[in-house]
Amino acid sequence: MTTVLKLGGSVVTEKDEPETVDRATLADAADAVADADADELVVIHGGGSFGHPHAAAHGVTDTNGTHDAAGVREIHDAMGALNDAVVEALQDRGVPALPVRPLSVAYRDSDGRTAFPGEPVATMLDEGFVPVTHGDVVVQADKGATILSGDEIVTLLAERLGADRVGVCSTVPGVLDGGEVIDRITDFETVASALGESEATDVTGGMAAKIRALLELETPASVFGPADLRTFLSGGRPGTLVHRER
Ligand SMILES: Nc1ncnc2c1ncn2[C@@H]1O[C@H](COP(=O)(O)OP(=O)(O)OP(=O)(O)O)[C@@H](O)[C@H]1O
Ligand SMILES: C=C(C)CCOP(=O)(O)O
Repeated sequence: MTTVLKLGGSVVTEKDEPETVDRATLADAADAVADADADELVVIHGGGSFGHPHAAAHGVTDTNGTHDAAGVREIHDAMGALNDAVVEALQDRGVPALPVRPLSVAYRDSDGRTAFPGEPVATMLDEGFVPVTHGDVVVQADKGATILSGDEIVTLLAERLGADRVGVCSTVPGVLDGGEVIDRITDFETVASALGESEATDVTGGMAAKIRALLELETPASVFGPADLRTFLSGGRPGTLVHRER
């Protein structure tokens, strides 16, 4: 059983404080992962107050690129610091977590199609490790470097690994419509008017972009809040289930 889990950047960081880890929430999430003792687990985390402010300062988004190497390094280093905190929190609890840094392995063609090799991650899983990767800045043909969101990595790796379960843990208890959690989303158009951007600095499009990405997947994906992480990891389906009708 392979599980792909995204911990939102807004969950593991204080989104309004630059480069600040939300230690309490990260500790709770790491405890939940350690207690779940999942068979094969890939963890992906977002940018929160680490990646997004640096990307915004350099005018880099998932479509706007930069050739400024110092800027690319700044974004990547900030994400490295957050990745370190996540890997450390997991290792401290006995989870055999290892970092996977997208800038070194992923790239985009000039049409924005992303290649993210699955072999390093698959081999880590085979060897009993828990790969921990993250949204990052990656090179793109004709554009220099652009932002690859953790949400897109969720879909790429879930497909590549044939994931059985996909979960996206954000700050909200699910996708909301008028304050109520939507049970199930099967197409974008029906919920488009309810979907907005993130309240915090976010160069990759908030909830709308997340749902678009998850609807591409064969595997149903759950969107839920931190309080439901244990439920998801123990086989439940909290929050909103996103699955395109085929
Ligand atoms: N209909 C909606 N339902 C729920 N959240 C919504 C909705 N529309 C907009 N949002 C916003 O989307 C945010 C979640 O997207 P965001 O990209 O910030 O999450 P994340 O993945 O946790 O963070 P990061 O992108 O840093 O990894 C919510 O906190 C909320 O502000
Ligand atoms: C801003 C950067 C570098 C990462 C974006 O990843 P996301 O928070 O998953 O959208």
